[in-house]
Amino acid sequence: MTVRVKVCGTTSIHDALLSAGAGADALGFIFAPVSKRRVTPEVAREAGLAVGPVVARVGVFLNQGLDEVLRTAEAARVSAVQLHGDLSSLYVREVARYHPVLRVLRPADLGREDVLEGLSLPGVTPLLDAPEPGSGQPLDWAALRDLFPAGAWLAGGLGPGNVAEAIRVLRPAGVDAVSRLEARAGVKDPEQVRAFVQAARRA
Ligand SMILES: O=C(O)c1ccccc1N[C@@H]1O[C@H](COP(=O)(O)O)[C@@H](O)[C@H]1O
Repeated sequence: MTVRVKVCGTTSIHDALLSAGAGADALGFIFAPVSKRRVTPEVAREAGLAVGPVVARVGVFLNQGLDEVLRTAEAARVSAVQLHGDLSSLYVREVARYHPVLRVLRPADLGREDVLEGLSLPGVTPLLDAPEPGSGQPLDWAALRDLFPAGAWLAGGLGPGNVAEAIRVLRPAGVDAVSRLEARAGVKDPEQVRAFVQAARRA
């Protein structure tokens, strides 16, 4: 199966074109106020238009109100929404009525039946990430092998040097990264972005 590649933390049209040109399947736009990679819905919308019809655009949110998520996703014209934080299944279900959802799990969530049941909704895909999103901390893939949900995506400290090994161990449907692809917070390093996409494609 082809692994989908998402390059997150896009803050400019320039970097959107860079990631799309490198072959990324999806670009992430972070709307969480706490993020040093926060982008406005207007810039995200323009960047999404610039990359054309094929590349997915994912709006990333952390513990934000439902109205804010739906309004921002609409204003930015994203094609999917990524939800981090302590959120009820009712909340996730409501967002999934309007947008495909990447629902972020932490390693501690993986053994929990209640959490996993809340994910079995049409249009909701699990994404396993480190406890602190955007921190560049890789997970212990070998320890998670038996718990990793089929069809889930993987994030957490991925970069050109380790993404092939992560794919080999967990066989995720998609991989997602930000910290290790940057020259500085919110600005992509072109070489790292190209090397990340290539390494994931070759894995
Ligand atoms: O990166 C951030 O600032 C951020 C803030 C709030 C929610 C999510 C955030 N980033 C997400 O973190 C993962 C992976 O990050 P990293 O590669 O380990 O640095 C990715 O899903 C981003 O969307």
